[in-house]
Amino acid sequence: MTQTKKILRALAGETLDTPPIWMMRQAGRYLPEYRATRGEAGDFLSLCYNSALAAEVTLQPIRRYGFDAAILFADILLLPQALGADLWFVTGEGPRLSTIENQADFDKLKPVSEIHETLNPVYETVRILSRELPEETTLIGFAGMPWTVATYMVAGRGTPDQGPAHKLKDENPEVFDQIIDILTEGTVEYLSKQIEAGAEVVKLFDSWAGSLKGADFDRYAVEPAKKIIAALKERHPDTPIIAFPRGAGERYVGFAEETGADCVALDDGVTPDWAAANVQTSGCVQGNLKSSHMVTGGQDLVDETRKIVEALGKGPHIFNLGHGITPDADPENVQLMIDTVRGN
Ligand SMILES: Cc1c2[nH]c(c1CCC(=O)O)Cc1[nH]c(c(CCC(=O)O)c1C)Cc1[nH]c(c(CCC(=O)O)c1C)Cc1[nH]c(c(C)c1CCC(=O)O)C2
Repeated sequence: MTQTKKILRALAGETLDTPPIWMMRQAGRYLPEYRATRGEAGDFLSLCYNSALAAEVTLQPIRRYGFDAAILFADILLLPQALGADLWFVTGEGPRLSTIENQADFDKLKPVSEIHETLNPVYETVRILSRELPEETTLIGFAGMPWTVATYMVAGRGTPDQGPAHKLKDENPEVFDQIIDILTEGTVEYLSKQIEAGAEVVKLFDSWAGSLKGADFDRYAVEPAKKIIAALKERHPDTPIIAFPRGAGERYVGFAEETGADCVALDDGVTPDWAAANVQTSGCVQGNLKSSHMVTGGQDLVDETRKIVEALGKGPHIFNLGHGITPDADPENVQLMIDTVRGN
């Protein structure tokens, strides 16, 4: 089938005159309309599980900016919660979860077959969005990758070096591998349901892949990605998959072939020229403007945006940031980035 949506064309390997664009965390606290809806929902998790309001915040950046893709509003930590972990968010600090330190803690988790009971409102959000999005806008579903999600489940919070997860993996690999396995299986089921509800693309966030070195990168970043992608491709062969092994560095080279991903998302730790020569040779890439330009704006933003469009414009490319937009970003700078990409 010939695609008309720009994101799907880029993901199919087409080089477009101007790259399609969307932004990680595009529905977020930098937008006053997001803050208002979040206030209405009560707190962040209530917003994630309120399908009507989650759909509303997903649509807000589409209305304001006309991005080429909408990303489902949810969080990578909803899957551990659906598996029975306690989850809450401390304002100004971030997520907190019950911890997994040993076999007894792991054994308290629920089986994967029970996750949908908790996650049904997320699938409903996807159904609302697939009805309400403009026809040119692509709907992206997502999940966290097992290693990244495990780092939160083991430590019970975000950590600067993912130390507790490294320790459990090195000292008690039997328990750690069971966490990776249940998350691998759960992610396949979770994303399959999102696709069945109307997600047209799915993205796999491995935000802490960069702390895995050598054989650990193969075992805990590449292997789970390979398994998840193979299982999804078997059930949904036409759904493109974007993988984001953030911080992969040299390991971005060949990552798409190794895992079967249709596109790799680049963080801002690699230059666009290097990525064009070494990563885009395998297909579509997404990225990779530094998020801080959304705070600082000005000529630097314009220059860096043009540099990326030029370097990656000779192959399939989806313009995006290298990581999520931050709450202190200025919505005007987002418009300046879009105008620069689209040549307005
Ligand atoms: C590690 C991770 C998480 N969540 C996510 C990741 C992977 C991507 C990355 O590396 O940023 C992914 C995520 N989180 C959110 C989305 C929604 C879609 C989008 O707009 O990109 C997505 C794709 C909403 C969110 N997830 C969160 C917010 C902010 C919550 C709020 O409104 O107060 C949003 C909009 C909260 C969250 N959620 C998480 C943390 C560590 C935090 C706290 C940090 C922060 O406050 O920014 C876990």
